[in-house]
Amino acid sequence: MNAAVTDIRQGTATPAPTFIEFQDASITYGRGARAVQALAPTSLKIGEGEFVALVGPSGCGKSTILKMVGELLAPSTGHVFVAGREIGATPIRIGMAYQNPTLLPWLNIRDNVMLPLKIVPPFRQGYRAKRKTEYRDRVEALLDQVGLGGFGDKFPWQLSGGMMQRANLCRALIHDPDLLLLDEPFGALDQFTREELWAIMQDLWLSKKLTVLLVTHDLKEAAYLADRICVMSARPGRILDDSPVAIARPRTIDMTFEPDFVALNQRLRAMIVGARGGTGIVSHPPKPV
Ligand SMILES: Nc1ncnc2c1ncn2[C@@H]1O[C@H](COP(=O)(O)OP(=O)(O)OP(=O)(O)O)[C@@H](O)[C@H]1O
Repeated sequence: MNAAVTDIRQGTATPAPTFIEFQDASITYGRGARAVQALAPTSLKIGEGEFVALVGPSGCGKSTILKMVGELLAPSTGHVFVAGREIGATPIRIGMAYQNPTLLPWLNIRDNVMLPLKIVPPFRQGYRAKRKTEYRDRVEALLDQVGLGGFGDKFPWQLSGGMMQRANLCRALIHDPDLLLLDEPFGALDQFTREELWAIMQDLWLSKKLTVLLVTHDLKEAAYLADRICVMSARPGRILDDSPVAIARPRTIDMTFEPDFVALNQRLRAMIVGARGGTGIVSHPPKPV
């Protein structure tokens, strides 16, 4: 199971071993007359340490793919392998972050971020002994890395939306997951905060080199963050296009205004407009006089 994945962080062409593989995997929700095929048989390989974005029309099955990789859903047909094992076998460590940060309101930020260390093996075995020393230092270091140093004692309601989402990313990463699943994690933030979070996310990924699967509607976000972008068709979702993002890292907001980046966005947009069956032209009703 070796994918020829180019590591563009170093500008080298090192083949990365396959980390996620879909072999004709499909999902049908419900049964009989109520059956809905959400995902057509889909094959996809993602290399270890790659950052891949999934984009496509609403309802095409992007979140469904994340749920399959996260072992929340088994394929109706076909197979899904993560870290060389068919899902359902020995679990790997997974971090997840969704649009809603879901921080627990009665815990401060430090304890929210520490939560996976209390739950996930092997960390949970040492939790009582290490929570005030090693684990606390670990949380503080990660909070520092995302610009939340000194905020560990605050409660979620004392933080802005962008700060909560930073804390949410820390919680998703504190247990050194092998895989990070992101479902529109920055979707609810204003444009400027979102752009700050892209830079933080990129730094985290460059320092940790973990495999990331990102679902997003924001094509600029996909192109800023990902090594590869998979464009999906309308339901039942299929992968229409799977292309590398040949833009050097670290990426910056200024780079998003350069011709290569703009051309990539236009190409993705045209594909998604086509996948939705539209022309992309929005006709506005006349303004009332
Ligand atoms: N539990 C379920 N039961 C029945 N149908 C479902 C279920 N979950 C999702 N679906 C349907 O499967 C399709 C794919 O859903 P999914 O959430 O994966 O799409 P998506 O691409 O992530 O959508 P969006 O971009 O709007 O978040 C949709 O038509 C959805 O209504």
